Amino acid sequence: MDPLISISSSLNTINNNILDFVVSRGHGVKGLAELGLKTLPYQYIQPQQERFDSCINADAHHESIPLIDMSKSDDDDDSKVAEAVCNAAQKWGFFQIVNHGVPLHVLEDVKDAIHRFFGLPAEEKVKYSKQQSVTNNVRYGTSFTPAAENALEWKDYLSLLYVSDDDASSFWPSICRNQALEFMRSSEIIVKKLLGILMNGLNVKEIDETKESMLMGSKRINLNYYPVCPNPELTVGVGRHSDVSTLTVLLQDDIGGLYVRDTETMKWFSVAPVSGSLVINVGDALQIMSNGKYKSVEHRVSANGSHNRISVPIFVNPKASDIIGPFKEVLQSGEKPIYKHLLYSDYVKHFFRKAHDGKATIDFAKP
Ligand SMILES: COc1cc(/C=C/C(=O)SCCNC(=O)CCNC(=O)[C@H](O)C(C)(C)COP(=O)(O)OP(=O)(O)OC[C@H]2O[C@@H](n3cnc4c(N)ncnc43)[C@H](O)[C@@H]2OP(=O)(O)O)ccc1O
Ligand SMILES: O=C(O)CCC(=O)C(=O)O
Ligand SMILES: [Fe+2]
Repeated sequence: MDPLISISSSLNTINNNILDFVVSRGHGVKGLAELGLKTLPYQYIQPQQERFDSCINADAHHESIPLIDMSKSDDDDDSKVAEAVCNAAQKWGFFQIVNHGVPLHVLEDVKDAIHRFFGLPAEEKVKYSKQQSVTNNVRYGTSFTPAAENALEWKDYLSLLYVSDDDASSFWPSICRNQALEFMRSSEIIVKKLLGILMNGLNVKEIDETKESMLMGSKRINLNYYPVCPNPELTVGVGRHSDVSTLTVLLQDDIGGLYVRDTETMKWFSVAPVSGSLVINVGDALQIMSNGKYKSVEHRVSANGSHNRISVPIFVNPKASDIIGPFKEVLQSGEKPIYKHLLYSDYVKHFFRKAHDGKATIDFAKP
């Protein structure tokens, strides 16, 4: 058979069995990209209003999120840093930090590790998929929640829930385990510092055991891989969502593609990569605990027509078994609670069982 006819007929077969190819057989969108597709499979075409080519809502001249130098928080400028962090969490829900104390080689090592993991053959990666993984704490997947999505997203991921070092040694893929653990461990000091500052801003003076668990009782690290896409203007890397975490610490590479929504104008603006920095964002759990004072803001990621992109969010969360709700300190002036108390794992399951739908998720926590 003519080789061109053979390629086109195998692409047709794949088009008809896209979920089987990307999800069940574990090729992911990376596998699709490597087939040399010239056009985007229709399953990935997003509705017009979700695409990045509809510039009605984009603002190329928008000021970006604050860049905060954390080294200044050890001297007289301590209160200025605290003010900048609290202001950013209230106004933008996002900021970037430099001089954060996480060694730059740790950031480089984890980026290399992602490329190694996603460079494995599909038969190896699929062993960590929802269908085959021996544990719920390790999950290799693609898009967000393919079974519930009308249009798929152009992203593959490995999601690792940290339970203990022993669990990670037994179950996390050895090709990236130590680098992911090292990134989590070395970000702990800065996470504690930021949460301390943010609690102070809420008049929460003491972080007791219960609060410590609600703020940082569990951690999940995701390794995200966004391969080159044949029609980036028709799809998304990640659709509009806010994180369900307390805080997220995000490492992105130098490609760019992260967009955040201005909560006043509702326009989207990009977060340009700053070498050696980490992006910090407030998640829904902190929005709920602060009774809406700190904002968990909608963000999304574009697909890229010429470069592969990676990112590594560390989601710092309440423990699954924690009941979360507005802190009493925040309500003591007589403020009315805008969120109810609820089991955190119920909230997360609600998030994971539907397609991305922007800020609608948090309605689940309304009375
Ligand atoms: C992937 O693309 C993403 C991800 C994100 C993530 C943003 C975040 O903020 S992640 C932080 C989430 N918080 C935690 O993980 C807290 C601690 N963990 C837990 O509480 C539990 O692990 C659990 C999440 C409640 C799951 O508990 P479990 O008893 O194991 O329940 P399951 O039945 O396994 O899962 C329920 C439901 O969720 C789906 N799911 C589970 N884990 C993931 C995951 N890592 N990624 C995607 N989906 C997941 C699972 O398939 C189940 O759905 P069913 O339909 O099968 O019932 C932001 C943006 C992105 O694009
Ligand atoms: O890739 C990025 O820059 C952000 C990814 C993201 O928002 C997420 O994984 O929750
Ligand atoms: Fe996110």
